[in-house]
Amino acid sequence: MSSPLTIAVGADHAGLALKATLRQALEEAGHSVLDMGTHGPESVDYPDFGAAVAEAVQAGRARYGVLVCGTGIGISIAANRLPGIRCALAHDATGARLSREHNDANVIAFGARMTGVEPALEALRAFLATPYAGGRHDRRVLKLSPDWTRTP
Ligand SMILES: O=C(CO)[C@H](O)[C@H](O)[C@H](O)COP(=O)(O)O
Repeated sequence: MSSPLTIAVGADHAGLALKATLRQALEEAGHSVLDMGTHGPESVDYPDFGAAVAEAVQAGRARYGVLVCGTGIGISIAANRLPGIRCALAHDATGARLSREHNDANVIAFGARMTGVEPALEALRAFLATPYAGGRHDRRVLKLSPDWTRTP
């Protein structure tokens, strides 16, 4: 995938199985994984896990975050509440690659009820292999900061 990194992973009950698969792939590729849960099939609340992974990335304990819920929507919304977090909901490798190249995404989210295992694995590999392109994207990414205010 890329040079060894620390990557935080998290999921709700709907994302538990896909999280395990993604975690295994990360470890097999030589990365260190911080697993923020959930760890069992009981119904839990996705915002708790989106926040935990986002906090790990925000604090620099992890370079990237990987999140999974049923759709990927709720858990990505939760992660994006934290300043400095740019969480991309990805369905395929193209979106994942562009989220790094154009948006400098630092967290990727998947919907386990929406995206198959192979597309998710391909997307995760693309995400980790792609550098941020900078250039014209810098001013746009700056405008994603909570400090930025639009001047009409
Ligand atoms: O997709 C999700 C949030 O966007 C969650 O993973 C949940 O699956 C969704 O909210 C449905 O929850 P349920 O209790 O499993 O029906």
